Amino acid sequence: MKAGRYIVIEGQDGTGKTTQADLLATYLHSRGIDTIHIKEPGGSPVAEAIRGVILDATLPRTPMTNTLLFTANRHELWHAVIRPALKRGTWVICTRNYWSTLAFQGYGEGMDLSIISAITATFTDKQYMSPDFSVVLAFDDIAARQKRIASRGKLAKPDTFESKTTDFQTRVQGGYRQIAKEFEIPLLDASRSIEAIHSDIVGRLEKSQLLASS
Ligand SMILES: Nc1ncnc2c1ncn2[C@@H]1O[C@H](COP(=O)(O)OP(=O)(O)O)[C@@H](O)[C@H]1O
Ligand SMILES: Cc1cn([C@H]2C[C@H](O)[C@@H](COP(=O)(O)OP(=O)(O)O)O2)c(=O)[nH]c1=O
Repeated sequence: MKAGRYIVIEGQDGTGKTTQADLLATYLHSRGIDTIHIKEPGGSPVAEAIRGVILDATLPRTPMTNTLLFTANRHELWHAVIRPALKRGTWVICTRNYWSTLAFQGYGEGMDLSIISAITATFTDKQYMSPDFSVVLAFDDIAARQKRIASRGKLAKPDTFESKTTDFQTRVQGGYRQIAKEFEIPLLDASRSIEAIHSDIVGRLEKSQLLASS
């Protein structure tokens, strides 16, 4: 049995990650590939419970606590859900990876990037840290992202990260650009139509030869 492939779609809130992951899952299904779509943070009962704590902006905490909560979530998700799926031949599309912690807790909240990488390496593994295929979705300007978020409607509760200042969002946005460069992840323009971005992702996936070897 051939192992599944681990695909990551990254980017700030509202860049269209969920939309693209769903479309890509449908595309892979149409090619006869068993695929699941998972969201970080979340994806298992305990990971969903941790997600509830993380997103509750009424609970103040340090950037290190955030890093540890995301890492606990990730450890659980990787060992209990993603790795077993890959082993049984299922492809996994995950919206977010530890690059989100580098962007939000590192560039956004000021945590040391090397500490984030070291903690992640300890509680996941090399395969988690280097997905088979990944893209970062990004807007050129912060206002475009805010408009997209507003189009989703009001959140029931203030969200820890979405409700942060424009300065914070600008740092995270710059962080994603740095991360894309450093890890050689394609940076895709999120302001295009849903269909254009989907075709771009499928085109890159086809070029990567992952589909040919499936
Ligand atoms: N390329 C696009 N153009 C216009 N609207 C989009 C596009 N991609 C997603 N949307 C819409 O923007 C909102 C946020 O998209 P979503 O996929 O949930 O983003 P994310 O998962 O990155 O937070 C949703 O209402 C979605 O329908
Ligand atoms: C995975 C991860 C997410 N986050 C943030 C990004 C989001 O604002 C929030 C996750 O919320 P969620 O609603 O799941 O994200 P999205 O809006 O992309 O659907 O947590 C971090 O700060 N660090 C991390 O490591």
